[in-house]
Amino acid sequence: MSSVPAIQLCYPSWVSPVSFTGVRLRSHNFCSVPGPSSCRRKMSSLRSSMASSLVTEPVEVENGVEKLRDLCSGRVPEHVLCRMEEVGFVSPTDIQREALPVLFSGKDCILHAQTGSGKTLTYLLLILSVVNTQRSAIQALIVVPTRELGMQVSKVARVLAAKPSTAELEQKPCTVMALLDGGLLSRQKSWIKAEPPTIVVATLDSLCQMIEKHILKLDMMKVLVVDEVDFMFNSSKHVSFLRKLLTSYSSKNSRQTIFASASVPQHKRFLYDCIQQKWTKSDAVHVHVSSVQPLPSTLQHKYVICKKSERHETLLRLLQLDSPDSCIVFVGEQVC
Ligand SMILES: Nc1ncnc2c1ncn2[C@@H]1O[C@H](COP(=O)(O)OP(=O)(O)OP(=O)(O)O)[C@@H](O)[C@H]1O
Repeated sequence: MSSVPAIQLCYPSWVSPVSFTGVRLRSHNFCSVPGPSSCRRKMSSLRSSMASSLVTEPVEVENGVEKLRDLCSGRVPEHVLCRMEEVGFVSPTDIQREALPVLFSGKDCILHAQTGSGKTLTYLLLILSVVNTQRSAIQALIVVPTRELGMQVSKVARVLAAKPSTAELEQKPCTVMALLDGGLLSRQKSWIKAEPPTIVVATLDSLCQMIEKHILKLDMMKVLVVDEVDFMFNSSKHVSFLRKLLTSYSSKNSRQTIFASASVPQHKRFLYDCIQQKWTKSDAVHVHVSSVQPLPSTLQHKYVICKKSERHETLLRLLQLDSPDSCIVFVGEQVC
């Protein structure tokens, strides 16, 4: 039995030719930051390597821009650019260089680049370029698969969006609400009722609760980001809520839609379906940056057979035994 990419489970099996913007293949020197989600990140890069056969045909794009500030100039408020540079984001990563002009042009986009390549900053810069903090409404929604990722994204968003010390007193700050699993959500409910935040970072379950109880309204939403989109399409429950989010709770015409992922199995079909299902506008583009760095010679592949119920535990045990970058592990009930 061969493995089936997660997204394939939810899509028809045909593929139709679609036009998309490819980008040049380049190497870069960003690594994933170790943290509580390192296991998820490891699986993400594992999927990425499994999807290597899906690399987009590169299209040369001539671009002389060197600084992130230059890419964002005239779009992102000056205080955000200053904060961005203060925290050390000066030169763009490859995905930022390729995707930001596309995003600033207003196009819907599939951001496809490896873990740690800077996708989060890419979509946050777009969001900070379009929100109007004088308006009390949710203007951007970032949907994440896990609490940990949600916490990381909210933290970066808050750092970048912080009100400058020189701001006028009456100038409203850009507020970022984390709506993540594991909390009681009562504080967030009161917050939304009092004054809706500008940006919401949410896991699907918490978001679902808030939308279905009519606490959270998305009628003023300008940007919708679905991060780690391949994980999101893993469960039928999530798929059904995502479909509603993309087509019933908001409309593709009134928002800019971004799907981000380190791995997009069958990306041409995914892009085609995004357009067909009206999740994105018809001129949505797939921006793919792929590292050309060869796999390290020390990298090992291991196959471990264990009971389905013990997969998680076995994987964690193996990851502890091996140094994080030296091993790709396939764990399953059978190896065919
Ligand atoms: N232009 C930049 N200059 C310096 N550091 C950057 C830049 N862009 C992102 N980073 C840093 O690189 C690291 C990885 O970035 P980020 O989390 O945005 O990657 P990602 O592609 O979203 O990863 P994932 O797929 O795991 O969500 C972070 O520590 C971030 O602060």
